[in-house]
Amino acid sequence: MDKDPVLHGRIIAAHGRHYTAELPDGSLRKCFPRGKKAVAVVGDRVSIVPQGTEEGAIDQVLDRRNLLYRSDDVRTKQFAANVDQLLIVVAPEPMFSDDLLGRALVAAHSAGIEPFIVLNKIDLEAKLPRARERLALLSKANVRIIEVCATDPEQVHTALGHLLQGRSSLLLGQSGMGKSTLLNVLVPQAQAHTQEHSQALGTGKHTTTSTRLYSLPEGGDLIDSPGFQAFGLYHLSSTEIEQGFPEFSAEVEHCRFYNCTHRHEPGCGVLAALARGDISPERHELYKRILAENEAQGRY
Ligand SMILES: Nc1nc2c(ncn2[C@@H]2O[C@H](COP(=O)(O)OP(=O)(O)OP(=O)(O)O)[C@@H](O)[C@H]2O)c(=O)[nH]1
Ligand SMILES: [Zn+2]
Repeated sequence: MDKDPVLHGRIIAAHGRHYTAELPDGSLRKCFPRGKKAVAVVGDRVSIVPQGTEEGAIDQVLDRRNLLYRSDDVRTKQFAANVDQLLIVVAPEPMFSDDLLGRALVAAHSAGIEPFIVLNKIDLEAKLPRARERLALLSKANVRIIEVCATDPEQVHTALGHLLQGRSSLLLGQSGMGKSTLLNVLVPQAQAHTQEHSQALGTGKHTTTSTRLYSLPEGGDLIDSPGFQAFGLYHLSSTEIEQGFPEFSAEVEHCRFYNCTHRHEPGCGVLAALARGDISPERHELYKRILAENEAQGRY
């Protein structure tokens, strides 16, 4: 008997123990990992050994261009692979966390993925100036900030359409920032999907619980992921943490010691920039916090 040919596909949803893969003809297949090496994430290209007409075993995860994840002391959470850019959604109400935003930026920089900040709910005029002020601290980190109002679809398309077209973008955000509202504007079929999902869960809520890739009508993909309350970076080395702060890079050149940790060393370029006001104290504090967490884990 002929062996089934191996299929190639892309993972578009991760459901814990199984995945949904999309094949080149647009058909979907329920897939299971075949051993440890075949553990996939959304955005992965995989080879699949078909099992019947609707299921398959993931035989191999093809080489990834990049992989974005966070981790705490007990586990890692992989967001997605092979993405072109990261869109971090923040809002003035509830006010976003500087700490979580900073960590997401570190994760993006260390994975080699360009981050953008999407400031949503700009119709909340009273709280907007404070949000803008806090984001201004990041201007030296060279992160572009795009302002949107997710409840105004036309504004959203004007502000984001060009950036999203033809690229694979990962949407990330704390709960309540309006990520689902934004997704539903950008991907018409997403609404039906989230409603179906919440009915199945019986929660009546539209909270995103799994990561999923949607094709954009204009070309490109948008990957939605669950909201988060914590963002550990235990997987990063001290060098990678430093690289997560792009505004440090020019200053590091002036450090007297090659292994300077930029916390207390004499002749430190980063501390000098901090004293001059060229690096914000909040950003330097975040850097020290992430480093201290990883040290407490006995990483270095
Ligand atoms: N005023 C205003 N409210 C908005 C805007 N976008 C979203 N909201 C509201 O903010 C609340 C949270 O929006 P969601 O889209 O559910 O937020 P989320 O980030 O997906 O949150 P999780 O599902 O918990 O991850 C809802 O009540 C939305 O109606 C906006 O542009 N302006
Ligand atoms: Zn230094």
